[in-house]
Amino acid sequence: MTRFQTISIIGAGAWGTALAAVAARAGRGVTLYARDPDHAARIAAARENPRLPGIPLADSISITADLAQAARAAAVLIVVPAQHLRGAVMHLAPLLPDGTPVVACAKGIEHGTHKFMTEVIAEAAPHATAAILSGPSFADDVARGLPTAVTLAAQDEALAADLVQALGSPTFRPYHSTDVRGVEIGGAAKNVLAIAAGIVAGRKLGASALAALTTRGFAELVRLGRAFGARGETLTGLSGLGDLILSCAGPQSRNFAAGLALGRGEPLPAGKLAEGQYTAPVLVELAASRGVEMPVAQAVAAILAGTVTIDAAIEALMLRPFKAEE
Ligand SMILES: NC(=O)C1=CN([C@@H]2O[C@H](COP(=O)(O)OP(=O)(O)OC[C@H]3O[C@@H](n4cnc5c(N)ncnc54)[C@H](OP(=O)(O)O)[C@@H]3O)[C@@H](O)[C@H]2O)C=CC1
Ligand SMILES: O=C(CO)COP(=O)(O)O
Repeated sequence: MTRFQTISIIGAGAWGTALAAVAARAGRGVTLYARDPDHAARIAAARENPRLPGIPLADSISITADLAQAARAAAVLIVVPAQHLRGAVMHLAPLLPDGTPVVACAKGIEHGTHKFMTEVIAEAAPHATAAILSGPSFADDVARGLPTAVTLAAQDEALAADLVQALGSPTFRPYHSTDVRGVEIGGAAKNVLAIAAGIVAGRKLGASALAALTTRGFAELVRLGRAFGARGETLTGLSGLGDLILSCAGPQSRNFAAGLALGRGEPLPAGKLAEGQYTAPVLVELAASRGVEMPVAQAVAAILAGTVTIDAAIEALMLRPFKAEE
């Protein structure tokens, strides 16, 4: 039994649609909010979202373009891209009853402010209770009911545990945590590192290079996490190492696919959200502000900015001063 019998999802994209399926499978009453009424009408008519084709929507999922209706749910999953989060929460805030859990499901860091997702929620809706959901979870896999595990973190452990009860099912296994920052750092950093992995694959540098890149990228993720007080079990857990393994493994990750195109000298895949492109410069600034070295993330940011070629970046990484492994 859960105290969150109704769940709304703000953001009818690929991940929002997948999480609507998750909540429906868990037995919840589900409202999926699309900001564009035409988009909402198309989904309602077809009982399928073109953003996640081939996934029929469960009957228990109602589609709406009425934000007030979505705001009445017992808990809200906000599933918009990281750089859109503040705007989305600002629209939601006046409609939201005090104390409503608002679970950020985006992976990123806000440009300009360097704020993490739950910080953005806390600023845009101070009367809400912020939480974060993150982990190795491709929307298509999750929506198809393939076994998936993620981490759901909130400062209040009982809240995190109750939200896990509300969403868990035989195919979706959330673990609860109170390490909010650690979960947020894993999700944000893995997207940038996945671009690097894609570049290595696009340059056909081989499986050994990909393993080295993923491992040294994980070392950077850990350094940054520790600088923000993240717990070891979080960084080596689903939202850290787990999501890094998934996103550095192949082009089902849009961030990996972006890196693959970069490595091949091709245009970036059109219409595909690669959060790492937006996170890279912010991650580098954030790391620098804490005196944390993230050479792989720096290389990705420089390549994306066009200030260094891929070959020069790879050589520079290989010829950094030799040091003890950490
Ligand atoms: N796709 C995946 O496999 C996974 C994605 N994620 C994360 O989830 C987040 C979203 O990704 P994803 O769903 O794939 O992206 P999509 O581009 O598929 O969907 C984003 C959705 O957000 C909506 N949106 C944007 N701004 C607002 C707003 N202000 N109010 C309401 N809705 C808004 C868009 O609406 P519109 O259509 O009108 O533009 C769109 O439907 C990202 O941070 C991603 O890292 C996490 C795990 C898995
Ligand atoms: O976050 C995700 C998997 O956990 C989705 O990865 P991409 O955003 O790289 O597609």
